[in-house]
Amino acid sequence: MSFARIAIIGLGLQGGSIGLAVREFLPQARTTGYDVSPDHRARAAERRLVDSVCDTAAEAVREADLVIFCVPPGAMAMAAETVREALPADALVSDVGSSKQAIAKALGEALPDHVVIPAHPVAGTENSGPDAGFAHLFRNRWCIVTPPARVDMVRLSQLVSFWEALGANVEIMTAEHHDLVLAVTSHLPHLIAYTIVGTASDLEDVTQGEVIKYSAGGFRDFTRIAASDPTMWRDVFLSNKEAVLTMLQRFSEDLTALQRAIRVGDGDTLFQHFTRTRAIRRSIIEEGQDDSRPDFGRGDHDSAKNS
Ligand SMILES: NC(=O)C1=CN([C@@H]2O[C@H](COP(=O)(O)OP(=O)(O)OC[C@H]3O[C@@H](n4cnc5c(N)ncnc54)[C@H](O)[C@@H]3O)[C@@H](O)[C@H]2O)C=CC1
Ligand SMILES: O=C(O)C(=O)Cc1ccc(O)cc1
Repeated sequence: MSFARIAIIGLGLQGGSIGLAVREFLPQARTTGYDVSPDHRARAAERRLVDSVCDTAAEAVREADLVIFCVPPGAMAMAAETVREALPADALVSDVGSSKQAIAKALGEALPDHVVIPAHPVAGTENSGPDAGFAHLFRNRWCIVTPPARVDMVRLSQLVSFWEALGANVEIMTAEHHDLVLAVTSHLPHLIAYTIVGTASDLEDVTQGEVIKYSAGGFRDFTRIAASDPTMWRDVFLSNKEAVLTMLQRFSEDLTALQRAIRVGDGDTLFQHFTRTRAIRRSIIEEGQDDSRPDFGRGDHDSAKNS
């Protein structure tokens, strides 16, 4: 049985995209939404991100059978507490946070009497706020669902069907495994982008503006990632601290090995490394996961702007 009344808490990129996607792909479901920012609530109403934008979180969840928290990782606990009294006992609780163990704990503690099944759509852009959302964000993207050990299988399959209806390919894993994998595939790349753009900017004195002027190709891609929301990414690193530090340690060892190869003129090591990484890129494209393909979400909407 699919969800009939879906409450979305946080009407930014993720919450807005879910609202628009539900209207397009699950038209029989009714959506309510709430955002702590009055400006975001007003804009969400103008864009009709959900059927009804409510003045309080409690009002938004009062009749919900699914509530999805779409707020920054560090705001999950507080957002969940604001709905505790009003949330129907049989409503399923989920979220879209980029880290999973800390958020699962926060939601479980705030809503101890509810079934909580966390999820993470691995789909996004550098944009945020109520203008950033679009209905096709999740199309052909992964959504990782991280159920607790003893999960109600009916509830789990309901949530899986929900994400599949929005166009996502669903994968199920533990929250612990999710956090390790995403630390290296998403969190570390963002940290590297934030670092290199900062370093290049600090070097502007030396290069007299040339870093920005000649920022073609690779560096431009880093600036896109480094434009991602500061609040969200601060929270991601703080909420997935252990896994990120583990992966960062490994990354610096590998970086040091390449640094040494350059210093000693070990061309074979460099060549072998670059050959291996080129093969990885090519296998991703063969599997159809290339973001530059024409049907990738970023290219087929007209309203992704920063808030
Ligand atoms: N940006 C991305 O590409 C992706 C983000 N995520 C996750 O999705 C979640 C939301 O991220 P975005 O939608 O990108 O952020 P966003 O900044 O676009 O939207 C978050 C919204 O939550 C609101 N908010 C903050 N605290 C609140 C509270 N206590 N109650 C109600 N509303 C509150 C903000 O006013 C804002 O409108 C985060 O946990 C993030 O880790 C997951 C996948 C991709
Ligand atoms: O914009 C990009 O390249 C992203 O990587 C988007 C993104 C950001 C955070 C996530 O948890 C998942 C996806």
